[in-house]
Amino acid sequence: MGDSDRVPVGIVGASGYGGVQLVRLLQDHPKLDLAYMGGDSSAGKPFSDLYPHLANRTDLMIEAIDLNVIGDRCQAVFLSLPNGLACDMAPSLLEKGCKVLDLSADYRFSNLETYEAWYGKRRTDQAIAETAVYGLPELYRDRIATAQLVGCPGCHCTASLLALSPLLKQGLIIPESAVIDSKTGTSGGGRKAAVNMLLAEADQSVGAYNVARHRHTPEIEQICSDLAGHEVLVQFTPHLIPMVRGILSTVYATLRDPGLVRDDLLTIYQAFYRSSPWVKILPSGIYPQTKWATGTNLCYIGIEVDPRTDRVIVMSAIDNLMKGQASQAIQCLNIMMGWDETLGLPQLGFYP
Ligand SMILES: NC(=O)C1=CN([C@@H]2O[C@H](COP(=O)(O)OP(=O)(O)OC[C@H]3O[C@@H](n4cnc5c(N)ncnc54)[C@H](OP(=O)(O)O)[C@@H]3O)[C@@H](O)[C@H]2O)C=CC1
Ligand SMILES: CC(=O)N[C@@H](CCC(=O)OP(=O)(O)O)C(=O)O
Repeated sequence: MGDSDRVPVGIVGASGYGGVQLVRLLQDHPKLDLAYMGGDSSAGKPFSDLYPHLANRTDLMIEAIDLNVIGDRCQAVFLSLPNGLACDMAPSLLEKGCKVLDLSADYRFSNLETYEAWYGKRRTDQAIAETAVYGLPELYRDRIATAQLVGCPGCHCTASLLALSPLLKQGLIIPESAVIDSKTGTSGGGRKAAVNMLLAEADQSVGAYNVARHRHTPEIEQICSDLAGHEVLVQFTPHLIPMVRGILSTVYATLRDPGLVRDDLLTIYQAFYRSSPWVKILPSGIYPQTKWATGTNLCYIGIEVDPRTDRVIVMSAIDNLMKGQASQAIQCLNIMMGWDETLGLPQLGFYP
């Protein structure tokens, strides 16, 4: 395929951590062409000033955000911005015929009252928001295929939901018993300066944050409720750990049938994800590590049952910037374009 046959795409928020993943991934994608980069404080700078290691692959400038320019130049656009900005841009971009993939929380909620309550921004785009599809391909592949607007999931949500989904969908657990303990690296906080992300603060230390009030809780609950067929509340506690990339979500839940053993669940998970090339169910007794997923779009899942407590324990590892953010967005765009969902995405990480 020649360059002119490639689909031109844009990134708004190219200077951030999500943006730089997208730039790298697009260099290796056989059918997508990076045609526009937009930003705020970075506008007017060459991208290579911010990321000199990519100077040999792109000489594009970051431009001031102009929705008309994006509409003229791009067939699809990734919005990789802080929460509350995409909802002011997406309606115009959709009107101009762009496919929109939002990496923030703006289009993840089917009920905007939930969004307003947790994100504190009044929304006036209910009709547009209703057309958005939640960008977790393993659950909503068919709907993503026909979507114009995709609300890509948060990183903790991706790892947690991939761990929980088979249990809820098959009615194997008491839904309200689900407890999610999730650990993230510091890149989850983005490239902006923040005291708690300083090496001196985050290194050699582990702590929970936003306990009982993290905004990923209602997002996880929305999808769990959809899977269970009734309203479900979960307990979600994130922890910041001293590493750069990665999420490990450990999910605990009470089994409805205490007779189920680990191998039964492994069979159920393998069947559930048999058409999902990015989810790898690990063999009996093997538990995932974040390093295995680093730099890839993969999610590794390990499963255990504790017959003493009748609980199942599911461990799910992803790269927060990849399956948790940028590469998952490209996986969604592949599906929206009718291409193989693995197209152009890295399957092998660096190890160690
Ligand atoms: N980091 C992660 O692990 C994950 C993040 N997300 C979500 O993805 C989105 C992007 O995150 P991330 O890449 O980490 O964030 P960063 O903080 O690294 O980057 C934010 C980007 O937004 C731009 N920006 C900031 N303010 C404005 C503004 N007022 N107008 C226009 N552009 C603005 C910045 O541009 P400039 O530099 O030009 O000012 C920058 O490019 C967020 O919504 C985040 O919650 C989702 C999943 C995982
Ligand atoms: C370390 C850290 O702060 N991580 C972020 C995760 C960011 C993320 O997944 O994305 P969204 O903000 O788009 O939901 C957090 O817990 O809020």
